[in-house]
Amino acid sequence: SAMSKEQRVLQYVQQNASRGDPDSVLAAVDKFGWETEWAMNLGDVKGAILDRFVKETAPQTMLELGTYMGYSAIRIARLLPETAKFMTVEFDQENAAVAREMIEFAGLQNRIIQITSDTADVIPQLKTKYDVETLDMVFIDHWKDVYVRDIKLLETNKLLRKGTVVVADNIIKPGAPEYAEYVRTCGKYDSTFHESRFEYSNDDIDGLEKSVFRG
Ligand SMILES: O=c1[nH]cnc2c(O)cc(-c3ccc(F)cc3)c(Cl)c12
Ligand SMILES: [Mg+2]
Repeated sequence: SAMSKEQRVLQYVQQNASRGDPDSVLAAVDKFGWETEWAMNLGDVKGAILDRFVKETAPQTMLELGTYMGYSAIRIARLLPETAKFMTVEFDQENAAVAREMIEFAGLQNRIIQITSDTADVIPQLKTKYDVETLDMVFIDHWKDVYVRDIKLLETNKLLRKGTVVVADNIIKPGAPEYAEYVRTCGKYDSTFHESRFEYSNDDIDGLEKSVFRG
């Protein structure tokens, strides 16, 4: 059967990037996104902002909600030490399969724990099944309608500590208004909005919300 868009991106990466070179993988995905087919990767513009947050935070324990094709997982993992524990969760089996191959091509499979499941099932298991005490950093980029459900799950499962940095994509497009309202007004976070551009777009606005748990 014909290839999916995600498989076409993976093929382009395999034919145009260098195996074991994460930056060349990111560059290939972004070139494809700008020049050939739009896809909902974090992208180069918002990606540079996330890079800065990851470098500033230097997390030893990191969780991503929403792997998609693995672009932001590669983006994050390339900045982490070998000793870091980084888990990424994807619900869609086909996307998870593409991500696994993309991450392997980038040579980062030893630095990323890929979980194919519903985040609502995984979050309550992180302490027991994945040996997590608390998270230093979280990147939320799965589905806007479950952002609030999942950050509340992180709270009730005692996975956040004073200073945990929670970053969320798509605050403007498609928009996560309930999430923005929650983190900015619940009193548990110091939250800042970082305006940027929607992925592979010169015109559309989007941005990342960075919320530091007060503990
Ligand atoms: O579902 C998403 N998960 C994680 N990131 C996403 C993203 O970065 C963008 C979009 C999106 C927005 C507007 C549009 F017209 C088409 C797609 C989605 Cl829908 C997601
Ligand atoms: Mg996104």
